Amino acid sequence: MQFTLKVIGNMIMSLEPTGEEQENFRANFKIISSCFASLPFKIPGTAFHRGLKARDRMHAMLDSIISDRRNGKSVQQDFLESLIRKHSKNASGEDNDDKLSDKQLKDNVLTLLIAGHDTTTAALTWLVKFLGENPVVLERLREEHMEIRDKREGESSLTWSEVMNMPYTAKVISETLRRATILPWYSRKAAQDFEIDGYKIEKGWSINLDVVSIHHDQEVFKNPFTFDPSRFDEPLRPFSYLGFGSGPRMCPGINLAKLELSVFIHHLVLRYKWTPLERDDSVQPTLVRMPKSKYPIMVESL
Ligand code: HEM
Repeated sequence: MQFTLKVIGNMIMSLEPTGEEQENFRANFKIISSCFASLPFKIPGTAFHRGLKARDRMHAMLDSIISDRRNGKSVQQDFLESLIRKHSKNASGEDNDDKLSDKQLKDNVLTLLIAGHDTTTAALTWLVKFLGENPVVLERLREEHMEIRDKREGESSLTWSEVMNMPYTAKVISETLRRATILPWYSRKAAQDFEIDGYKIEKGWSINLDVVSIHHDQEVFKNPFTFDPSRFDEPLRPFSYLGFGSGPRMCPGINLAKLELSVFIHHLVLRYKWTPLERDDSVQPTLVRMPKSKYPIMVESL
C-alpha cells in the first residue's frame, strides 16, 4: 500500500506525497523491502546486492536532503530535522561522542521507514480481510465511529482525544495483530543457561520466539482461529500477546502504528463497504506475514 509509505515518509522526513523524489524513493524502497531477508551474498545479480545498491541510492538522496536542511535551503518540522539539530555530530567535533554520524543518522531513518512500512501495510490488509469476514464486528466498530462523528461539532477532522478514546477499535487492532501475527518470529539472546521442555539452552545463544504458536495457544485464547476482539476485554496472561513484542526491545513505533490504524479505520468504516475479489487464505511466507493474494477488494461508497 502506497498510503503507509506516504504517511511515514511524510512524518519522518516531510517527503512530498507525489513527484519524482517520492517515485525514486518508492522504487528503491521496494527493492530493499523485497530482499530484506535474502542470503547475504554481495555478488552482482543477487537480491542482496540489488538491495545494497538501492540502499546506496537512498543514502545519496538522504545526503542531499540533509545538506539542504543544514544550509537552510529547506526548513521542516519532522523527525529528520530533530535528528539533524539535536542528535547528529556537528562540524566542530566538540562534545560529539554521544551523537550520530551522518551514516548512523541515515541508517536510523532507513530502519524506521523499513520497520514501519511493511508492518503497517500488512496490518491494514489483514484488518480489511478480518472485518470483511466478520460483519458483526464490523457493525459494532462502525457504531463506535458513527458515535464519534455524530458527537463532533461542525466539519472538524478527527481529533487526538477522539483517537485516544476508541476502546472497541483498540481491541479490534489487538485481535488483528494476534490473528495475523505480522512478525511471526523475532529473537532474543539467552542471558543465562536454562532448560525448557528438556532442551538445554546455553547463555549467549540466539532464541527465536514462535509468535504464531504463542498467539494461538488454546489455553489462553479459546477457539484461537476465531476473530474475536472481546478476548481483550480482560487483561491477558503476561507475554501471551506479542503483537508489538515486549520488554526493552518492544516496537518503538507502537503508538504511531496504532494511530495510523485508528485513523484509517475511522475513514474506512464510515465511508466504505467492500467485497473481496479473491478467496485465498494462504499466507505469504515472508518475514512480514501478509495474505498471499494481497487481498484485492472492490470498494463502494456507503
Ligand atoms: C502494525 C504495525 C507494526 C507492527 C505489528 C510492529 C511489530 C513489531 C515487533 C513485533 C517488533 C519486535 C519487538 C521485540 O523484539 O520485542 C518490532 C520492532 C521494531 N519496530 Fe515495529 N511494528 C509496527 C510498526 C512500526 C512502526 C510504524 C515503526 C517506526 C516508525 C516501527 C519500528 C520498529 C523498530 C525500529 C523495531 C526494532 C526495535 C528494536 O529492536 O529495539 N514499527 N515491531
